Amino acid sequence: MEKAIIAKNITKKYKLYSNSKERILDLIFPKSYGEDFYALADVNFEADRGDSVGFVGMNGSGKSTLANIIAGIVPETTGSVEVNGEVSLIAVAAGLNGELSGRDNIELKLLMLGFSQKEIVALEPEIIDFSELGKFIDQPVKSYSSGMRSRLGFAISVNINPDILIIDEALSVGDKAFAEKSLDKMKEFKQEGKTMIFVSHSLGQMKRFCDKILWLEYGMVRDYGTVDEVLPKYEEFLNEFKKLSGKEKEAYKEKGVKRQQEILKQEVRQ
Ligand SMILES: Nc1ncnc2c1ncn2[C@@H]1O[C@H](COP(=O)(O)OP(=O)(O)OP(=O)(O)O)[C@@H](O)[C@H]1O
Repeated sequence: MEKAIIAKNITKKYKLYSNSKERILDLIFPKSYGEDFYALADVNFEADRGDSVGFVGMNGSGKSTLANIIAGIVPETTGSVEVNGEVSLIAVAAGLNGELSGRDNIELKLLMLGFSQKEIVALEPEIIDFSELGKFIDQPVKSYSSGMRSRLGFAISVNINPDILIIDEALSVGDKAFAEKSLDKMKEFKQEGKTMIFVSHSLGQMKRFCDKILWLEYGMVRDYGTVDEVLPKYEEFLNEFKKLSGKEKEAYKEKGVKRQQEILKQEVRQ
């Protein structure tokens, strides 16, 4: 089976600064200022061409970070990502310029992707039609609601016909009718054998749409397998986690962070 995505030993480190002075000192001096924070620790992930993979995990587990690294929007700190094909990421906040109108955003995005003027003229009405933005298409994007932004992002991304489509929570904002239309479009993509990654807290949508699930926890892979294997385990975990007291939740997190540090130490040793 041809691989669409091969992510090897991905680690993403962020620096957390307690104030802006620390941030500046860290830029100027060789000594390190601020606290290291690992959003991802030694993540390995592969998707075959035609897979629909759902990323699940609690808030802050690293789903969007991994999605952004695969899309080439955020650089990994260490590790490597190989992507075979054109990737398009749809996220509520991704890639739109708030000062420009919806129409200008469409044109800019298409130009950046290397479409010719002729292709742009042909594609633009389809994108505008799909977005259902009507006359708002000529208003600046900064005046749009998050649902409207998501609709524009979705309309552009699905109509440029990418090989790999990454959808990060973009269907959780906005109305149900648009989400249904978008899910239908994604099904078409799936039938065409395209690869898709779907980041969502909606397990219902995951069940309907994905074949595989990657479960992230504290920036590490907790499980990866078919929907039938992994989703019930994740649902059970969520139910059990909800029942924990605040203290127990804290202790669970501490254990997770400790495990993460051990993994990172091993990675350094190798
Ligand atoms: N630019 C950044 N600087 C510092 N920390 C960041 C940055 N971006 C993300 N993080 C941190 O990395 C961790 C992983 O974030 P990410 O958005 O990938 O999680 P997520 O699983 O998508 O969460 P959610 O379900 O809440 O959207 C979080 O703790 C987040 O605060």
